[in-house]
Amino acid sequence: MSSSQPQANVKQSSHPLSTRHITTTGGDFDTAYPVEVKKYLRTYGLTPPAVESYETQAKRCLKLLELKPTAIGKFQYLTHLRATNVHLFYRLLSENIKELTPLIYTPTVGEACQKWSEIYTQPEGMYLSFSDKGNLYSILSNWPHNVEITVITDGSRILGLGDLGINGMGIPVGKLALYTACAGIRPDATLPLTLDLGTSNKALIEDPLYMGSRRDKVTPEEEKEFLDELMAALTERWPGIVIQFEDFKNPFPSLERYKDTYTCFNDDIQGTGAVILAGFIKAVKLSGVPVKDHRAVFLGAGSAGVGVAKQLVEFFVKEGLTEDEARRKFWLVDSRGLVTNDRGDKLADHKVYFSRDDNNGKQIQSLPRLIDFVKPTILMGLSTIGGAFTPDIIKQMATLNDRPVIFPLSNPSSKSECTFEEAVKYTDGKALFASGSPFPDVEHNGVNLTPGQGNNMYVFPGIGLGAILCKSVSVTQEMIYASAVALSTALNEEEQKRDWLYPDIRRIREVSVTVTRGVIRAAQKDGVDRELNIRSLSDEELDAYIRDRMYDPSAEKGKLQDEISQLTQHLNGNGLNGVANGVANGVKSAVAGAAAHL
Ligand SMILES: NC(=O)C1=CN([C@@H]2O[C@H](COP(=O)(O)OP(=O)(O)OC[C@H]3O[C@@H](n4cnc5c(N)ncnc54)[C@H](O)[C@@H]3O)[C@@H](O)[C@H]2O)C=CC1
Ligand SMILES: CC(=O)C(=O)O
Ligand SMILES: [Mg+2]
Repeated sequence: MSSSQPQANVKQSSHPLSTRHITTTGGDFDTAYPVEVKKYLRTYGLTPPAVESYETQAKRCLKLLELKPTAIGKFQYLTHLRATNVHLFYRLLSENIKELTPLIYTPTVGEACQKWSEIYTQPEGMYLSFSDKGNLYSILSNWPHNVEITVITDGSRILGLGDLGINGMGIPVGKLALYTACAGIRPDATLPLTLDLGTSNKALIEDPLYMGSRRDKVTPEEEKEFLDELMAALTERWPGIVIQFEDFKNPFPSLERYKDTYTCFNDDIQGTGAVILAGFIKAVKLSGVPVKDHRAVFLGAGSAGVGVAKQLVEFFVKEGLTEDEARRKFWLVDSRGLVTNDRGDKLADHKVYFSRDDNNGKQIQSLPRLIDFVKPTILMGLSTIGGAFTPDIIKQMATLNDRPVIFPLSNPSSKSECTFEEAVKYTDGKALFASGSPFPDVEHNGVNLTPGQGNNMYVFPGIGLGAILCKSVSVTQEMIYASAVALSTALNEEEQKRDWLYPDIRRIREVSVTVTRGVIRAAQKDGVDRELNIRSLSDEELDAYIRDRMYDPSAEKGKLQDEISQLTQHLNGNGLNGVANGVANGVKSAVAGAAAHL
């Protein structure tokens, strides 16, 4: 975690690319700066004369947002705000997280990725092409900041929208914005990274506006060689960097290959597994069904489906079941039906663990028939098929269970297997519900019901911050599991009273502190931490340590103003004698550095 000082090992002022042009750092023209700051930054006269409060600025921003008639228009406005005033953007986002997250993340980011080639205006991260192989380290050197965390995608499975090639850049940008808003990782310490390794999306290749390589997807072997070079280059360029893999079509091989060697994790497999485990722990309690009697049908057996199921197996085992008993609680369905040993096709490696051998030769393709056969207590959707949980299927779950666990987790909203309204309506308000994308509250029998949002955004910020702060050499399975347990303990009294599965998203910064602490403690237990000074801290002290290191956008301008005031006092004080001159120069360079961060 960086301090608020400019990074020492990156010469920002001499870098040919002005930091102002990178959207993690823009902000010299802030209308909140007092006259002395504007003069110092030489922006005096370039902005309107008023010196505005944050409240006035926020009012204008929210009004401008309201004036944009479409979600994509709002997304574009927020992108512009981040590019031109990064601290204002993050303060606005942090203080309006519930309202603004859907505009910079799911569902709107899905539409933004689909339209990326049309709406592109400025750099927001790095693009590395297959033809850059052999030169990745030197290209990474073009990024002018000291990076602590990167989110990487190759765009090959963006949400439930398929292969969007480099148009997937919206995802690393959006996820990293949440790292900053939810866990206080400094914006300039984040690097959105998109790999241009070709695309299977023919329409994109033919689109004249598409900005990626117009070639077929590279082979898995070529991808492996590219990633080998990239992982080494990233870690050499920024030792200690945390690397998050996101929205790769088949991410299992690279997770297996790099998880013990680099500080990395896969959000779709592991982050999703953790967030769903946290909600599941609560749901199991609320269902009234003993842990050992649960049975789960999963529609979708991809990275997220298998990642979630594996995490839940670990939970069942910790609850006293054998691994085999736990594994047999899962019936996974893919596009060809129930995953079985004798289905006749070659199963992908990641499905084999859950493949059934007790189907007596029957291959079940229809979800209602499988539900009849299994009588599940839990129905999970990670299939990318919007509306797959039909009213009849939801009613079937309600007939089988007093409180059915129904989690339609596919993103964006259009791909959700059902809506909250449908789940409430067809279970008479009894469903224990969480969805990947947000849904509005529903009124049922005079009671206001709030849906849970089972989205990995509840855990990945804390996993990343935890790994950064304890300088973890890898991200262990225990760290992932700990993030889930920590999240499940983070609900306050009111949230528990209302039977919520997840904490109110408006408390996400506080929740992220708890998750971060859990992750650090697990790293310490596993002995993968290198920040030994924090080992002896009590939980309260560790929480305070974490909070202290979280970027607070509302404090940034104050810090700059203080430094400029000090400088002004020195300049206006006793004359520029040798000592004062030296101090002033020191402050001035700090200010110049800080200004470059704005
Ligand atoms: N809520 C959250 O935090 C997260 C949600 N997701 C969402 O989960 C979905 C799946 O993601 P991944 O597993 O990574 O994708 P994937 O492409 O690896 O897996 C999709 C799975 O759905 C199956 N499927 C496709 N059509 C089907 C059909 N008609 N019937 C039954 N199964 C079908 C496929 O065979 C495959 O097993 C996406 O929509 C993604 O946005 C992913 C990660 C996190
Ligand atoms: C939330 C997320 O990571 C996904 O839908 O892929
Ligand atoms: Mg994802």
